[in-house]
Amino acid sequence: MIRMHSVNKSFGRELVLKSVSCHIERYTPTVLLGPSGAGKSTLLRCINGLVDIDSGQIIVDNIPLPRHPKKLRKFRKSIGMIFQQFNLIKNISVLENVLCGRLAYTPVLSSLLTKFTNPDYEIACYYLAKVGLYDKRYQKAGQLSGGQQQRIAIARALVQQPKILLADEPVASLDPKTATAILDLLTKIHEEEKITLVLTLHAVDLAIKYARKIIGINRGQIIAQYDTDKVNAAEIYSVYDNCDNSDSYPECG
Ligand SMILES: Nc1ncnc2c1ncn2[C@@H]1O[C@H](COP(=O)(O)OP(=O)(O)OP(=O)(O)O)[C@@H](O)[C@H]1O
Repeated sequence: MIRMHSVNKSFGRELVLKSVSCHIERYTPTVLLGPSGAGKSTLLRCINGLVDIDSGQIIVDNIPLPRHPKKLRKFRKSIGMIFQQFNLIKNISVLENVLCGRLAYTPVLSSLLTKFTNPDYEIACYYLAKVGLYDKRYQKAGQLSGGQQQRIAIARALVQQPKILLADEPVASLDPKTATAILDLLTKIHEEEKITLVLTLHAVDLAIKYARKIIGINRGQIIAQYDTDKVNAAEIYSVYDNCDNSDSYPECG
């Protein structure tokens, strides 16, 4: 479980997250939804320490997010992350890209020399099969389609064997059919591997279909939280209203 208590984050003078408090349950796929610039990506990046918070607390499975770089590196092993633009190295093979996810487990010297063990290769091949790309493992990543590249990125996150998977707009650059296939895959992985799944999405219909909980964010504040089985799209669109404070939203957290 991820717990955030009164988290504040600013970039320069801009307060991007304002006293954010929420709980994200392990078996409840959760989508962060809100207008552009609301602070969704920043919130996601705070969870794995990619962005350092100014104040407040983030607790993952009862362990406060460490600040010390060495402890943070160890902690990050348990959190995989995927991005809209996949963040692959295009001119190396699919398999090598996936193996990069094992660097968290590789001693610093080996990781500098990029030496992977046989178990590293076995795990990488296992997850490549899981995302349907085993046959393409020796192809250059840049030669694959957008949907396939996102599958590589998912496999790269999975070889970390994370407890939590954070996905920042994982389908924003994909066509609707491919987007659905990727979200189906993430849901399957969440169920089979018992990985906590937290996504940012822009499409309300996809959020309702794939999440069990939606956290609405506007101007750096959580303004509503919905169980997707008890809400309709019209209600959720209120997340996109201009909202300066949480007073008008009884569900505000
Ligand atoms: N590294 C950074 N340095 C300075 N400002 C930043 C940085 N990252 C984010 N911001 C600012 O923080 C605010 C929130 O950005 P963020 O990317 O979290 O929003 P978002 O809700 O994910 O938006 P989108 O849906 O467009 O991706 C924006 O005003 C953005 O410019």
